[in-house]
Amino acid sequence: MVTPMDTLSRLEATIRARRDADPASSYVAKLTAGGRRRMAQKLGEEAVETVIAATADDRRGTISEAADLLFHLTVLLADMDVSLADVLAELDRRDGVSGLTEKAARASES
Ligand SMILES: N=c1c2ncn([C@@H]3O[C@H](COP(=O)(O)OP(=O)(O)OP(=O)(O)O)[C@@H](O)[C@H]3O)c2ncn1[C@@H]1O[C@H](COP(=O)(O)O)[C@@H](O)[C@H]1O
Repeated sequence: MVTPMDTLSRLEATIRARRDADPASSYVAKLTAGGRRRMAQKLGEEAVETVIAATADDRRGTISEAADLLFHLTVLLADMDVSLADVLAELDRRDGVSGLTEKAARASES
């Protein structure tokens, strides 16, 4: 059975391998050549497109835009040499801590 993490790990490896390819034949290489600001801009665009699809209750569109969003996030993370494992470790660290509890702790610190 293919798990979501298998898919993301394979995508991460593909993206890292394609960064130095010819921008004429690789979209990842084209994004990389465009620089981090361009990558971040694309990520923002895909986030907005995901929001638009979700608020229109467009399930098929939301799946498609969320796939673009995850792809562009993985491209940006690779550029920063941040691995998916780094992000997952942060999520594991938060496991079991309610967002409301964490927010209340931040408020009492300030
Ligand atoms: N998963 C993806 C993937 N998802 C989305 N996209 C591209 O992301 C872009 C989405 O942005 P837009 O909708 O704004 O499209 P656009 O107008 O063409 O984009 P821009 O010209 O503005 O950059 C499209 O060009 C999609 O084709 C992807 N491009 C590549 N991959 C993966 O990356 C691998 C390597 O790709 P190459 O580097 O092209 O070989 C592929 O085998 C796939 O596994």
